Amino acid sequence: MRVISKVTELHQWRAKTRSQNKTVGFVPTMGALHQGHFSLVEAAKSKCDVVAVSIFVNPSQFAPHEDYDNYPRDLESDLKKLEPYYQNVQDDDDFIVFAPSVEEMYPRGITLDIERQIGGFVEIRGLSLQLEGVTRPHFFRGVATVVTKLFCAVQPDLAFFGQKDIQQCFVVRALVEDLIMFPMKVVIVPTQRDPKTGLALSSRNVYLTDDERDNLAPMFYKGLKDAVAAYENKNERSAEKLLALVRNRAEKEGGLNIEYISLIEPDTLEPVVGNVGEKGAILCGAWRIGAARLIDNVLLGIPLMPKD
Ligand SMILES: Nc1ncnc2c1ncn2[C@@H]1O[C@H](COP(=O)(O)OP(=O)(O)OP(=O)(O)O)[C@@H](O)[C@H]1O
Ligand SMILES: CC(C)(CO)[C@@H](O)C(=O)[O-]
Ligand code: BAL
Repeated sequence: MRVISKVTELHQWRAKTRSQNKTVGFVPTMGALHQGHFSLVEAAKSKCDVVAVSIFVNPSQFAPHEDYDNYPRDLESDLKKLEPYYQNVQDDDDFIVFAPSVEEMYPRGITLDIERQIGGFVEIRGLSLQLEGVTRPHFFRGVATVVTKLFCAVQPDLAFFGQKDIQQCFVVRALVEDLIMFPMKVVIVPTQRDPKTGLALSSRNVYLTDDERDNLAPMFYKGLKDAVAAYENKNERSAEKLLALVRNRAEKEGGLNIEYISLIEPDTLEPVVGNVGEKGAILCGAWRIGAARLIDNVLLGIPLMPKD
Protein backbone atom coordinates (compact mmCIF):
# COMPACT_ATOMS: atom_id res chain seq x y z
CA MET A 1 0.00 0.00 0.00
CA ARG A 2 1.34 3.41 -0.89
CA VAL A 3 2.04 5.49 2.23
CA ILE A 4 2.70 9.15 1.48
CA SER A 5 4.28 11.41 4.08
CA LYS A 6 4.99 14.57 2.05
CA VAL A 7 2.42 17.06 0.80
CA THR A 8 4.31 17.59 -2.49
CA GLU A 9 4.09 13.85 -3.24
CA LEU A 10 0.42 13.88 -2.28
CA HIS A 11 -0.21 16.70 -4.76
CA GLN A 12 1.41 14.62 -7.52
CA TRP A 13 -0.87 11.70 -6.60
CA ARG A 14 -3.85 14.09 -6.67
CA ALA A 15 -2.86 15.43 -10.09
CA LYS A 16 -2.84 11.86 -11.41
CA THR A 17 -6.30 11.07 -9.99
CA ARG A 18 -7.61 14.30 -11.48
CA SER A 19 -6.14 13.50 -14.90
CA GLN A 20 -7.99 10.16 -14.71
CA ASN A 21 -11.24 11.92 -13.77
CA LYS A 22 -11.46 9.86 -10.59
CA THR A 23 -13.38 11.10 -7.56
CA VAL A 24 -11.48 11.15 -4.27
CA GLY A 25 -13.00 10.18 -0.90
CA PHE A 26 -11.03 11.22 2.17
CA VAL A 27 -11.11 9.69 5.65
CA PRO A 28 -9.18 11.75 8.24
CA THR A 29 -8.15 9.80 11.37
CA MET A 30 -5.75 9.90 14.26
CA GLY A 31 -4.94 6.19 13.83
CA ALA A 32 -5.45 3.35 16.35
CA LEU A 33 -7.96 2.18 13.79
CA HIS A 34 -11.13 0.28 14.68
CA GLN A 35 -14.41 -0.72 13.03
CA GLY A 36 -15.68 2.88 13.39
CA HIS A 37 -12.89 4.07 11.11
CA PHE A 38 -13.42 1.15 8.74
CA SER A 39 -17.08 2.08 8.32
CA LEU A 40 -15.88 5.48 7.06
CA VAL A 41 -13.43 3.75 4.70
CA GLU A 42 -16.22 1.47 3.43
CA ALA A 43 -18.51 4.48 2.85
CA ALA A 44 -15.70 6.26 1.00
CA LYS A 45 -15.00 3.19 -1.16
CA SER A 46 -18.66 2.85 -2.02
CA LYS A 47 -19.06 6.50 -3.08
CA CYS A 48 -15.69 7.36 -4.65
CA ASP A 49 -13.24 5.93 -7.20
CA VAL A 50 -10.21 6.58 -5.02
CA VAL A 51 -9.78 6.64 -1.23
CA ALA A 52 -7.20 8.44 0.91
CA VAL A 53 -6.99 7.74 4.65
CA SER A 54 -4.91 10.10 6.76
CA ILE A 55 -3.29 9.01 10.01
CA PHE A 56 -2.05 11.95 12.04
CA VAL A 57 -2.29 12.63 15.76
CA ASN A 58 -2.83 16.36 15.61
CA PRO A 59 -1.06 18.25 18.41
CA SER A 60 -3.06 21.47 18.12
CA GLN A 61 -6.33 19.86 19.22
CA PHE A 62 -4.84 18.74 22.53
CA ALA A 63 -4.42 21.00 25.58
CA PRO A 64 -1.12 20.67 27.46
CA HIS A 65 -2.82 18.63 30.22
CA GLU A 66 -4.50 16.19 27.78
CA ASP A 67 -3.35 12.83 26.41
CA TYR A 68 -1.31 13.87 23.34
CA ASP A 69 1.78 11.96 24.49
CA ASN A 70 -0.14 8.83 25.50
CA TYR A 71 -2.57 8.75 22.56
CA PRO A 72 -2.28 5.23 21.01
CA ARG A 73 0.03 5.21 17.97
CA ASP A 74 0.89 2.12 15.89
CA LEU A 75 1.25 2.93 12.20
CA GLU A 76 2.42 -0.56 11.23
CA SER A 77 -0.59 -2.24 12.80
CA ASP A 78 -2.95 0.37 11.28
CA LEU A 79 -1.51 -0.29 7.80
CA LYS A 80 -2.04 -4.03 8.26
CA LYS A 81 -5.66 -3.43 9.25
CA LEU A 82 -6.19 -1.36 6.10
CA GLU A 83 -4.78 -4.08 3.79
CA PRO A 84 -8.20 -5.68 3.05
CA TYR A 85 -9.45 -2.35 1.67
CA TYR A 86 -6.40 -2.04 -0.55
CA GLN A 87 -6.78 -5.58 -1.94
CA ASN A 88 -8.20 -5.73 -5.48
CA VAL A 89 -7.90 -2.01 -6.27
CA GLN A 90 -7.37 -1.51 -10.00
CA ASP A 91 -4.46 0.87 -9.62
CA ASP A 92 -2.02 1.16 -6.67
CA ASP A 93 -2.99 4.82 -6.35
CA ASP A 94 -6.68 4.05 -5.87
CA PHE A 95 -6.17 3.51 -2.13
CA ILE A 96 -3.47 5.43 -0.29
CA VAL A 97 -2.54 6.44 3.23
CA PHE A 98 -1.30 9.93 4.07
CA ALA A 99 0.81 9.77 7.24
CA PRO A 100 2.67 13.07 7.57
CA SER A 101 5.09 14.12 10.31
CA VAL A 102 4.27 16.96 12.69
CA GLU A 103 6.89 19.09 10.88
CA GLU A 104 5.16 18.49 7.53
CA MET A 105 1.80 19.68 8.89
CA TYR A 106 3.20 22.50 11.05
CA PRO A 107 6.24 23.83 9.18
CA ARG A 108 6.72 26.63 11.74
CA GLY A 109 6.62 24.13 14.60
CA ILE A 110 3.79 23.68 17.09
CA THR A 111 3.46 23.90 20.83
CA LEU A 112 0.32 22.87 22.75
CA ASP A 113 0.41 26.22 24.55
CA ILE A 114 -1.91 28.40 22.42
CA GLU A 115 -0.36 31.64 23.69
CA ARG A 116 2.99 30.65 22.21
CA GLN A 117 1.71 29.23 18.91
CA ILE A 118 2.72 30.96 15.70
CA GLY A 119 1.39 30.56 12.15
CA GLY A 120 -2.02 30.05 10.59
CA PHE A 121 -4.96 28.74 12.61
CA VAL A 122 -8.66 28.38 11.77
CA GLU A 123 -11.59 29.16 14.08
CA ILE A 124 -15.23 28.30 13.56
CA ARG A 125 -16.93 30.75 15.88
CA GLY A 126 -20.36 30.03 17.31
CA LEU A 127 -20.08 26.23 17.17
CA SER A 128 -16.85 25.62 19.05
CA LEU A 129 -17.15 26.77 22.65
CA GLN A 130 -20.32 25.00 23.81
CA LEU A 131 -20.66 21.26 24.69
CA GLU A 132 -17.21 19.75 24.01
CA GLY A 133 -15.79 23.26 23.86
CA VAL A 134 -16.59 23.95 27.52
CA THR A 135 -14.02 21.41 28.74
CA ARG A 136 -11.88 21.59 25.60
CA PRO A 137 -11.93 25.28 24.54
CA HIS A 138 -8.83 24.76 22.35
CA PHE A 139 -10.20 21.63 20.67
CA PHE A 140 -12.21 22.78 17.64
CA ARG A 141 -9.64 25.44 16.74
CA GLY A 142 -7.13 22.60 16.48
CA VAL A 143 -9.54 20.36 14.56
CA ALA A 144 -10.59 23.14 12.16
CA THR A 145 -6.93 24.02 11.58
CA VAL A 146 -5.74 20.49 10.83
CA VAL A 147 -8.82 19.59 8.79
CA THR A 148 -8.26 22.71 6.65
CA LYS A 149 -4.62 21.71 6.15
CA LEU A 150 -5.62 18.12 5.33
CA PHE A 151 -8.29 19.29 2.87
CA CYS A 152 -5.72 21.54 1.15
CA ALA A 153 -3.30 18.63 1.01
CA VAL A 154 -5.73 15.95 -0.25
CA GLN A 155 -8.29 18.10 -2.14
CA PRO A 156 -11.05 15.51 -1.79
CA ASP A 157 -14.47 15.48 -3.44
CA LEU A 158 -16.07 13.91 -0.39
CA ALA A 159 -14.77 13.77 3.20
CA PHE A 160 -16.13 11.23 5.69
CA PHE A 161 -16.66 11.89 9.39
CA GLY A 162 -18.25 9.82 12.15
CA GLN A 163 -21.49 10.76 13.89
CA LYS A 164 -19.88 9.82 17.24
CA ASP A 165 -18.06 13.16 17.12
CA ILE A 166 -21.24 15.03 16.22
CA GLN A 167 -20.11 18.54 17.11
CA GLN A 168 -16.99 17.97 15.03
CA CYS A 169 -19.28 17.13 12.07
CA PHE A 170 -21.04 20.49 12.50
CA VAL A 171 -17.77 22.37 12.80
CA VAL A 172 -16.34 20.72 9.68
CA ARG A 173 -19.50 21.33 7.66
CA ALA A 174 -19.44 25.00 8.68
CA LEU A 175 -15.75 25.14 7.74
CA VAL A 176 -16.43 23.81 4.24
CA GLU A 177 -19.31 26.24 3.75
CA ASP A 178 -17.77 29.35 5.28
CA LEU A 179 -14.34 28.98 3.70
CA ILE A 180 -16.03 28.31 0.35
CA MET A 181 -14.53 24.87 -0.10
CA PHE A 182 -17.51 23.55 -2.02
CA PRO A 183 -18.11 21.63 -4.28
CA MET A 184 -16.36 19.46 -1.69
CA LYS A 185 -18.91 17.75 0.60
CA VAL A 186 -18.88 16.26 4.08
CA VAL A 187 -20.58 12.89 4.56
CA ILE A 188 -21.57 11.80 8.08
CA VAL A 189 -21.43 8.07 8.83
CA PRO A 190 -23.43 6.45 11.68
CA THR A 191 -21.73 5.55 14.95
CA GLN A 192 -20.39 1.99 15.11
CA ARG A 193 -20.94 0.25 18.43
CA ASP A 194 -19.83 -2.85 20.25
CA PRO A 195 -22.50 -5.35 19.19
CA LYS A 196 -22.88 -6.75 22.71
CA THR A 197 -22.80 -3.64 24.91
CA GLY A 198 -23.69 -0.79 22.55
CA LEU A 199 -20.60 1.17 23.65
CA ALA A 200 -19.50 3.48 20.81
CA LEU A 201 -16.17 2.31 19.40
CA SER A 202 -13.41 4.79 20.16
CA SER A 203 -9.63 4.72 20.09
CA ARG A 204 -9.72 5.88 23.69
CA ASN A 205 -11.57 2.72 24.79
CA VAL A 206 -8.10 1.15 25.11
CA TYR A 207 -7.69 3.23 28.29
CA LEU A 208 -10.56 1.24 29.94
CA THR A 209 -10.31 -1.90 32.08
CA ASP A 210 -12.45 -4.86 30.91
CA ASP A 211 -15.06 -4.09 33.57
CA GLU A 212 -15.21 -0.39 32.69
CA ARG A 213 -15.51 -1.22 28.97
CA ASP A 214 -18.09 -4.02 29.25
CA ASN A 215 -20.24 -2.96 32.21
CA LEU A 216 -19.86 0.67 33.25
CA ALA A 217 -19.15 2.75 30.15
CA PRO A 218 -22.14 1.28 28.20
CA MET A 219 -24.55 2.76 30.79
CA PHE A 220 -24.40 6.10 29.00
CA TYR A 221 -25.71 4.66 25.74
CA LYS A 222 -28.33 2.70 27.70
CA GLY A 223 -29.54 6.07 29.03
CA LEU A 224 -29.57 7.54 25.52
CA LYS A 225 -31.60 4.55 24.35
CA ASP A 226 -34.11 5.04 27.20
CA ALA A 227 -34.65 8.58 25.90
CA VAL A 228 -34.99 7.37 22.28
CA ALA A 229 -37.59 4.80 23.37
CA ALA A 230 -39.57 7.44 25.29
CA TYR A 231 -39.36 9.84 22.32
CA GLU A 232 -40.42 7.23 19.77
CA ASN A 233 -42.87 5.05 21.71
CA LYS A 234 -44.37 7.42 24.29
CA ASN A 235 -44.19 10.62 22.30
CA GLU A 236 -42.13 12.22 25.08
CA ARG A 237 -41.04 15.70 23.94
CA SER A 238 -40.10 17.40 27.21
CA ALA A 239 -36.40 18.27 27.26
CA GLU A 240 -36.36 18.03 31.03
CA LYS A 241 -37.86 14.53 31.05
CA LEU A 242 -35.69 13.21 28.21
CA LEU A 243 -32.55 14.47 29.95
CA ALA A 244 -33.70 12.99 33.27
CA LEU A 245 -34.00 9.55 31.62
CA VAL A 246 -30.36 9.63 30.58
CA ARG A 247 -29.23 10.92 33.97
CA ASN A 248 -31.22 8.25 35.82
CA ARG A 249 -29.64 5.41 33.92
CA ALA A 250 -26.11 6.73 33.44
CA GLU A 251 -25.54 8.69 36.61
CA LYS A 252 -27.87 7.28 39.29
CA GLU A 253 -27.91 3.62 38.23
CA GLY A 254 -24.55 3.42 36.43
CA GLY A 255 -22.64 5.77 38.76
CA LEU A 256 -20.93 7.43 35.79
CA ASN A 257 -19.07 10.68 36.27
CA ILE A 258 -21.05 12.76 33.77
CA GLU A 259 -19.43 15.89 32.39
CA TYR A 260 -22.49 17.07 30.49
CA ILE A 261 -25.69 15.77 28.96
CA SER A 262 -27.43 18.16 26.57
CA LEU A 263 -30.44 18.15 24.32
CA ILE A 264 -29.65 20.55 21.51
CA GLU A 265 -31.22 22.00 18.38
CA PRO A 266 -29.92 20.23 15.28
CA ASP A 267 -28.91 23.44 13.49
CA THR A 268 -27.61 25.89 16.10
CA LEU A 269 -26.43 23.43 18.78
CA GLU A 270 -28.28 25.63 21.33
CA PRO A 271 -30.13 23.81 24.16
CA VAL A 272 -33.74 22.84 23.44
CA VAL A 273 -35.96 25.01 25.62
CA GLY A 274 -39.20 23.35 26.74
CA ASN A 275 -40.18 20.69 24.21
CA VAL A 276 -38.41 19.18 21.21
CA GLY A 277 -39.90 20.83 18.12
CA GLU A 278 -40.54 19.83 14.52
CA LYS A 279 -36.84 19.93 13.64
CA GLY A 280 -36.04 17.19 16.17
CA ALA A 281 -32.97 17.33 18.43
CA ILE A 282 -29.60 15.82 19.28
CA LEU A 283 -29.05 14.22 22.66
CA CYS A 284 -25.35 14.17 23.46
CA GLY A 285 -22.90 14.09 26.32
CA ALA A 286 -19.51 13.24 27.75
CA TRP A 287 -18.41 11.28 30.77
CA ARG A 288 -15.18 10.33 32.46
CA ILE A 289 -14.37 6.78 33.34
CA GLY A 290 -11.00 5.57 34.61
CA ALA A 291 -8.36 7.21 32.46
CA ALA A 292 -10.79 7.96 29.60
CA ARG A 293 -13.11 10.78 28.62
CA LEU A 294 -15.77 9.44 26.25
CA ILE A 295 -18.58 11.01 24.21
CA ASP A 296 -21.74 9.73 22.54
CA ASN A 297 -24.99 10.97 21.04
CA VAL A 298 -28.28 9.95 19.44
CA LEU A 299 -30.56 11.79 17.05
CA LEU A 300 -34.22 12.32 17.96
CA GLY A 301 -36.61 12.79 15.06
CA ILE A 302 -34.02 13.81 12.51
CA PRO A 303 -32.64 11.91 9.58
CA LEU A 304 -29.21 10.44 10.06
CA MET A 305 -27.43 12.61 7.59
CA PRO A 306 -29.15 15.93 7.16
CA LYS A 307 -28.07 17.63 3.92
CA ASP A 308 -26.72 14.42 2.27
N1 LIG B 1 -17.59 4.46 16.63
C1 LIG B 1 -17.43 5.20 15.55
N2 LIG B 1 -18.32 5.13 14.54
C2 LIG B 1 -18.18 5.90 13.42
N3 LIG B 1 -17.17 6.77 13.24
C3 LIG B 1 -16.26 6.88 14.23
C4 LIG B 1 -16.34 6.11 15.42
N4 LIG B 1 -15.29 6.43 16.21
C5 LIG B 1 -14.59 7.37 15.54
N5 LIG B 1 -15.17 7.65 14.35
C6 LIG B 1 -14.76 8.64 13.38
O1 LIG B 1 -13.47 8.36 12.89
C7 LIG B 1 -12.83 9.59 12.56
C8 LIG B 1 -11.49 9.61 13.19
O2 LIG B 1 -11.66 9.62 14.60
P1 LIG B 1 -10.51 9.36 15.64
O3 LIG B 1 -9.29 8.87 14.91
O4 LIG B 1 -10.39 10.48 16.58
O5 LIG B 1 -11.06 8.09 16.40
P2 LIG B 1 -11.83 8.02 17.72
O6 LIG B 1 -12.10 6.60 17.98
O7 LIG B 1 -12.94 9.01 17.68
O8 LIG B 1 -10.75 8.47 18.74
P3 LIG B 1 -10.91 9.28 20.04
O9 LIG B 1 -10.88 8.25 21.08
O10 LIG B 1 -9.70 10.12 19.92
O11 LIG B 1 -12.14 10.11 20.02
C9 LIG B 1 -13.75 10.72 13.06
O12 LIG B 1 -14.52 11.20 11.98
C10 LIG B 1 -14.61 9.98 14.05
O13 LIG B 1 -15.88 10.60 14.22
C1 LIG C 1 -10.84 14.91 12.35
C2 LIG C 1 -9.57 14.55 13.09
C3 LIG C 1 -8.82 13.46 12.33
C4 LIG C 1 -8.68 15.79 13.08
O1 LIG C 1 -7.47 15.54 13.73
C5 LIG C 1 -9.84 14.14 14.54
O2 LIG C 1 -10.42 15.16 15.28
C6 LIG C 1 -10.63 12.87 14.63
O3 LIG C 1 -10.00 11.85 14.43
O4 LIG C 1 -11.86 12.90 14.90
N1 BAL D 1 -12.24 11.97 17.73
C1 BAL D 1 -11.92 13.25 18.28
C2 BAL D 1 -10.46 13.43 18.48
C3 BAL D 1 -10.10 13.91 19.84
O1 BAL D 1 -10.86 13.71 20.80
O2 BAL D 1 -9.03 14.49 20.00
